[in-house]
Amino acid sequence: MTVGETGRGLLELTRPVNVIAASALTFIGAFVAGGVAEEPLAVAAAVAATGLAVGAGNAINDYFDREIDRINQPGRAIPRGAVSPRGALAFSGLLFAGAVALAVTLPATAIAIAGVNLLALVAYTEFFKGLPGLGNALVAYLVGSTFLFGAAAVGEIAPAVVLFVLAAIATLTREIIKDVEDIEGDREEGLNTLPIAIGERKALVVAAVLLVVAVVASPIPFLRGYFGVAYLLVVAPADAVMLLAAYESFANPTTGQSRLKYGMFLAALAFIVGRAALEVPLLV
Ligand SMILES: CC(C)=CCC/C(C)=C/CC/C(C)=C/CC/C(C)=C/COC[C@H](O)COP(=O)(O)O
Ligand SMILES: CC(C)=CCC/C(C)=C/CC/C(C)=C/CC/C(C)=C/COP(=O)(O)OP(=O)(O)O
Ligand SMILES: [Mg+2]
Repeated sequence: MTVGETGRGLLELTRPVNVIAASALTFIGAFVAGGVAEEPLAVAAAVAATGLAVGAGNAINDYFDREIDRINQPGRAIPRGAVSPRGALAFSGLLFAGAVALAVTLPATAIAIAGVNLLALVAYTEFFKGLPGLGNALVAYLVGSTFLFGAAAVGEIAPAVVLFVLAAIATLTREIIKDVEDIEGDREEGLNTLPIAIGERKALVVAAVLLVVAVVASPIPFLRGYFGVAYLLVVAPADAVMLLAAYESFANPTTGQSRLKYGMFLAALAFIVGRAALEVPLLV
């Protein structure tokens, strides 16, 4: 392996798109809490800590999953030999250390969220992933908690709670669909994921019902006065994309989970637009 191939492998381990997305969610949490202008340094520390934690969490997941990924994801950095398992573990440790160093500069509630999340990221693959629904719920909590973390970094956490719930439910739906996608390798590894425990179709029905609940609940931030009307204009197409994706996953879970992620990105954009609309009423 050349240095370039190893460097590319290390970057891949972090899942850069998810790093950027989760950091953006933390920023949105701070923005919705109204603290970006008042506390720019705390916001920057929380955003960077999230990026490092997600990179570390993904890298340690690929380390623990190195055998299973020979079946499920043979092109990933460890199975294809670009990064050694020990290298991935050390890299993850370095990123975790960076996340901790930044998180300890924040208020106590944010430190508590970071502490729980860092433990959850380390424990996920070995202790939760193989338990039906529980591993999915843990990842759902982690993704939703980015909004709470961003808000806690600047003080007021209440407006972020409903965003936490919506993002967690949408993520739970997607994680269940991803388990349907991965059923072959997971079975060989002896995991007991939700589709293995109750069957693929039933798992997809559970995923779809959960998403419908989140979509029905999606106007709540507007109804509670956290967002302006512009939120509804952006969240409506996001809801439509997500519902269509859940439907598609019955025919093709890979397409379904990937489209669901685009719908979730659009919903996250709706949160920004919705809050900005409160500050600039001309935006609707
Ligand atoms: C109904 C409604 C309005 C829902 C809100 C949905 C929302 C705003 C969700 C936010 C979630 C989001 C945009 C997450 C993006 C990326 C992220 C951190 C994903 C976590 O991924 C874990 C996963 O297991 C890794 O999989 P993959 O993406 O396939 O690499
Ligand atoms: C705010 C702070 C401090 C942390 C945020 C932590 C967040 C948002 C984590 C997001 C979820 C995440 C990246 C979890 C890491 C582990 C994981 C589920 C990786 C997914 O790897 P795959 O190999 O695609 O899927 P499975 O291993 O679950 O099959
Ligand atoms: Mg994995």
